[in-house]
Amino acid sequence: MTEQAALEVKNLHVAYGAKQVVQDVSLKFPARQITAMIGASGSGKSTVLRSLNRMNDDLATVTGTINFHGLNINQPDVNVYRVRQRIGMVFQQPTPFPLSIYENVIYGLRLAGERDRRVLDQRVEESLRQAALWDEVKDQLKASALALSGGQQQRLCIARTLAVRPEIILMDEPTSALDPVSTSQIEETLVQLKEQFTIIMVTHNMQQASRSADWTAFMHQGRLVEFGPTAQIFMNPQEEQTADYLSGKFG
Ligand SMILES: Nc1ncnc2c1ncn2[C@@H]1O[C@H](COP(=O)(O)OP(=O)(O)OP(=O)(O)O)[C@@H](O)[C@H]1O
Repeated sequence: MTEQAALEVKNLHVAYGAKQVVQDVSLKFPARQITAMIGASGSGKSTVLRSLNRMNDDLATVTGTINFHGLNINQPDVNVYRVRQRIGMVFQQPTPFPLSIYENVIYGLRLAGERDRRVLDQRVEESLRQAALWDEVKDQLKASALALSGGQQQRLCIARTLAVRPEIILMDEPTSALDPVSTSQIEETLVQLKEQFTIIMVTHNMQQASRSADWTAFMHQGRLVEFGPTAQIFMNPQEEQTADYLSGKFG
């Protein structure tokens, strides 16, 4: 692969207690591209995803290297807070805080100590525009985020993640709780976002992977079976397990 990697995972193993659930995964995630992680339920996709910004620290034993700008971020002395600023996460269920739309967007900036109102205002507009929500909410920034629809709440959560200017955005089934219209709005947003950000997304939705992702990784029983350009994985998989999964033989 000639693409520049935003993140490189080498020999990743993850265990919950004695239960080994991810085995020897090595993978380079191309920069400013969308990579989809697909595979049957329980194959370890979310576990890999959460390991990438150290979200598994308190739950699991994660070994192997995760190289980000030449630094192995899977080491105890690495500042996890900084890692999560650079590698943000959007979850399956929209998780707005019970605050105004404005305060939701700048939540991370406030935590980081930013107080300059002009900076905050500017970042709110920029992030909401990037998340394709600005036009819908610009006149109600002080209203509660909880009054938004599910799809709007998820785009707000994307804006909140973008506001701290990460490089990589991890998404764990970001549209599975949403209706088809909201889903296609988010997919369109993702395509815009990849001009500036690297996106790594777990999805059960094969159409979503084939529509949105440049690259696809197929996992099975804790192992990475195949990784390649999405069109190749879907049209001409090299591994029998990938072909079986895509043709609905299991999963
Ligand atoms: N916190 C946890 N404690 C113990 N086991 C866990 C935990 N989280 C996940 N597992 C187990 O690890 C394995 C992989 O789960 P994971 O959620 O990573 O798979 P997945 O491919 O993302 O599945 P799904 O598509 O259903 O979300 C499963 O056997 C699951 O039961």
